Amino acid sequence: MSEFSLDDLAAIVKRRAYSDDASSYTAKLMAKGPARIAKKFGEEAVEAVIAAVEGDRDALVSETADVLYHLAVLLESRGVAFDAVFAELARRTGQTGLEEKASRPAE
Ligand SMILES: N=c1c2ncn([C@@H]3O[C@H](COP(=O)(O)OP(=O)(O)OP(=O)(O)O)[C@@H](O)[C@H]3O)c2ncn1[C@@H]1O[C@H](COP(=O)(O)O)[C@@H](O)[C@H]1O
Repeated sequence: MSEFSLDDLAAIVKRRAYSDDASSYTAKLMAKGPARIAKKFGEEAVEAVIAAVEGDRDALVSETADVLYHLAVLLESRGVAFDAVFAELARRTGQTGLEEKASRPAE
C-alpha cells in the first residue's frame, strides 16, 4: 500500500497552483483557466483509455497518474475539494451502482 494519497496530491496542487515559480507546470496550467485544464484532463483520460484497451499495464499506471493529477488541478480551479467527492462517494455506500443511477434526478 502506497503512503501517497489523493489528499497529498491535492495539497501539492494547492501549494503549487498559486506559486510564482516559473518552473511550476501546475501554476502555468492554473493560469490558463478551467476550460483549458478540463481539456488537458480529457486528453489524459483518453490516453488512459487507450492504454487500458491495449492492455499496456505500465502505460495505464502512468496515464492514470496523469489523469489524477490533472483532475486535482481541475477541482482546485473550480474550488472543489476532494473531500466533497469523498463525501459523495461515502453517501453512495450501502446502495448498488444501479440503485444510485436510478435515484439520480431525470435529465
Ligand atoms: N503529478 C504531477 C504531474 N503529472 C503530470 N504532470 C505534468 O503534466 C504535463 C503533461 O504533459 P503533456 O506533454 O501532456 O503536456 P504539455 O505538452 O507539457 O502541456 P500543453 O502544452 O499540452 O499544455 C507534463 O509537463 C507533466 O510533467 C505533472 N506535473 C506535476 N505533478 C505533481 O505536481 C508537483 C508540482 O509540480 P510543479 O507545479 O510543476 O512544480 C510535482 O512534484 C508532482 O508531484
